[in-house]
Amino acid sequence: MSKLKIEPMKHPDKIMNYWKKEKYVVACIVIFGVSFNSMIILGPIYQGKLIDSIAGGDNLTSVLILAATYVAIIGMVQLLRYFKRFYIRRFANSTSATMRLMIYNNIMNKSTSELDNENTGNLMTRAISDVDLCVEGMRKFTTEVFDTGVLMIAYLISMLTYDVRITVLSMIFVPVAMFIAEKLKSIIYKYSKDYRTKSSEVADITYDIIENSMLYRVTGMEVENKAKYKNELKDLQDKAIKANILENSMQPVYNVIAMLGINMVIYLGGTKVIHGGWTVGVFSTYVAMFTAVAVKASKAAKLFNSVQKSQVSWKRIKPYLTEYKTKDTSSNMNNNTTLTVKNLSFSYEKGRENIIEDISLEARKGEIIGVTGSIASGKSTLGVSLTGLYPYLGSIKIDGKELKDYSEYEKSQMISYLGHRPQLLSDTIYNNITLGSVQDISSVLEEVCFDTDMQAMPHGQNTLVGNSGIKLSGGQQARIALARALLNKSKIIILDDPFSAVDMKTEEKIIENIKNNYKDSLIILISHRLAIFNRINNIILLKNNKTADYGTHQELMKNSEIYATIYKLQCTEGGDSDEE
Ligand SMILES: Nc1ncnc2c1ncn2[C@@H]1O[C@H](COP(=O)(O)OP(=O)(O)OP(=O)(O)O)[C@@H](O)[C@H]1O
Repeated sequence: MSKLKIEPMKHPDKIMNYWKKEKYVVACIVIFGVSFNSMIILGPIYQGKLIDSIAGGDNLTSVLILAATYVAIIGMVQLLRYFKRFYIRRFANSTSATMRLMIYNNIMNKSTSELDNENTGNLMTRAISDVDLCVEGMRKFTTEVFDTGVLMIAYLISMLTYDVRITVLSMIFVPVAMFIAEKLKSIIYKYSKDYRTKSSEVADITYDIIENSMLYRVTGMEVENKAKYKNELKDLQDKAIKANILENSMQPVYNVIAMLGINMVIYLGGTKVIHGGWTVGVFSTYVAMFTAVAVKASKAAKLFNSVQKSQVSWKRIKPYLTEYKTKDTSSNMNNNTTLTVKNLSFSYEKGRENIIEDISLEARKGEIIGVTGSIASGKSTLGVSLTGLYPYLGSIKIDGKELKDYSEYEKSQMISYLGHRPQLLSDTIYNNITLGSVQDISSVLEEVCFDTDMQAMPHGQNTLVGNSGIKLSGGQQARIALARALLNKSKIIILDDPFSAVDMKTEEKIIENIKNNYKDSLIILISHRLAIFNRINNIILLKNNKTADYGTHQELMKNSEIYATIYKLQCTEGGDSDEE
């Protein structure tokens, strides 16, 4: 048996392509679906023959032969059914995996600003439960094309060969059930849509509660939030009931309507038996066939409604089903890192006021450039803009080439970024630093002064850090995140406030280690704390009026009143001056 195909596909936004993609599996479904549903009519036919044979007093051998044929037919039909079901499941599993692959690829290739506007709950609901619902609809549809369509045709043809008049009269109620189902579809569509939207909202609230549970608890907001959450769940429950009630409660109604024709069958068929037109066996065959068709017809009516429901999910996931993108992993980089920033201006959203304006600087490998300034002056924003993840105005050139002209892959290879929140995974220390690559981390752990912490950990690098690093101290979390940013010795390493949770002595040691071991990298160090700024190459001081002072520590001490004041406040007056 070949393995399940999980590979990218062309035009994933066209639903027919999922059947085309699985053409061999679909061919098997057709073969087994048609043969199963054609052979199934032999069951009631042989059942009638058996009744007639017993009632007619045939000899034991003929009865036994008929009985054995009947059992063999039932066995064969079940075997065909098994294969039909197997291939339909296979189609569903493969479709579900392919859709998820395509959605995942779409999300991974979204730009940072697009991702900023996404909402986690909505994304997860679409990528998981909407895919499930949509594939379930496709599976049911594929199944019922055969189990309802082919089977009804096979039965109807047989019934017509028995008696045209009885068949036409008894079947008159079937289209009524179908008509009602058709009329209900727009209501079901609307309720399903409301339910799916609410489901996304509740998923988002759930993420928020999980992520911020501690915060809500310590601020006494837990009870209030619980009550709000309960209301949201109640609303979700109401919408779920509305979305499902019509679809499911209508099934018995469709059943009754479709079965109304049984009266015709009993009356007209019974009369035919009395007048010798039909044997009891034929009558029994006909009743069995009529019942099967009526039940199938009422299920077909329900099927319209569930396909309608899955169309809501299809429409929700369709925008995420875009062509598969592969990252260009070729890169052409040298070792002579230069960074030239000219008149850089930046805002997170197009058309909004710039957060930083007209920044210019030049730096090269082996240098450490400090970025400081007052609260909300744009220090982190400058760090983010240098990653090239967002559009910017002005120019950022690395080795003479504009940053926006590098591929995503090249940017990821050139630039390493540590944001001001450690962002640890619920995994081991090793995996948090390597993020999946296989590398020796002992030297980077020494560089961030984590080797002594490690000695107290019986599981060493395999120590689990807990959810978001909760089992580590703040300073330990900060140094693990710093080790991750340093590990690959990227050309440009941007560190946003890496030492806020680290004591000054450790900070000094780490800076010395970085100076000695990262001579091929250019470090951008964003910090509020200026204690070690006298040991680095150049400094940008961002001011709230969006202007910036730029120069060495000595130059800024001389020319920038604000810098000199902050430095003296933090270092000199605190008696910790070690100015060179
Ligand atoms: N993702 C974002 N989207 C929109 N605006 C943002 C975003 N991040 C920051 N800002 C805005 O940019 C301005 C500068 O913020 P930024 O975090 O760069 O300052 P900062 O100097 O690093 O501040 P702090 O010293 O408090 O860390 C703030 O007014 C903030 O509201």
